Amino acid sequence: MFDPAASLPYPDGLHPDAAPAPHALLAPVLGLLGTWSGRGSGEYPTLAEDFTYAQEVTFSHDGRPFLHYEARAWLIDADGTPLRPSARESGWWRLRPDGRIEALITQPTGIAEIAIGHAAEGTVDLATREVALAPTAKQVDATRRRYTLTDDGTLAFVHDLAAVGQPLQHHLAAQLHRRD
Ligand code: HEM
Repeated sequence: MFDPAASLPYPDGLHPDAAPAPHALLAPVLGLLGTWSGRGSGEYPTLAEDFTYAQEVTFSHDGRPFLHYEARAWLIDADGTPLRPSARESGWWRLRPDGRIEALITQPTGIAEIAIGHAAEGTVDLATREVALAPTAKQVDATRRRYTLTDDGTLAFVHDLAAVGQPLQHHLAAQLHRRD
């Protein structure tokens, strides 16, 4: 008898050339598949200090027209020594025809985002359409994210944030490199 707990019949794919075959609608985001890691820096006018962080990001798929997205970050000091865990988030990027994306992203800080955007020519732009907040979450009104794949295999990420009474402005920038 088939025991779903003993064997995973449909493991996620992390590479465009490996099984399962990516759905045709994933074509504009195939370059993102896999695990990325690197460093970034961040700031916000409400924070006393800028910060530096390391991050790991994974995009995978199971043959259907959406990506599973998972990201975790930890603060580091000037030498790269880990200081403490920082932001984590995971979600689903639903690919629609013409490279349109509907992303659902949740964070343990009580924030859930629905972002919409577009993927084309190695760039993904996402902007929040709705933000839902748990009762004790910080006020977040909007985010804007841009992922850019460069020819040398770097994934650049920038993140703007409108939160805690501040207008939309820069919060994060990171450079990630393919790990696998
Ligand atoms: C790599 C990802 C991220 C990192 C490393 C990061 C890092 C930080 C740090 C270090 C702080 C200062 C508070 C603290 O020490 O924890 C902070 C504050 C904050 N971040 Fe981020 N963040 C990330 C992603 C995000 C995202 C995706 C959002 C929202 C969707 C967000 C929203 C906020 C808010 C609302 C604050 C509080 C500002 C305040 O209360 O003054 N962050 N972040």
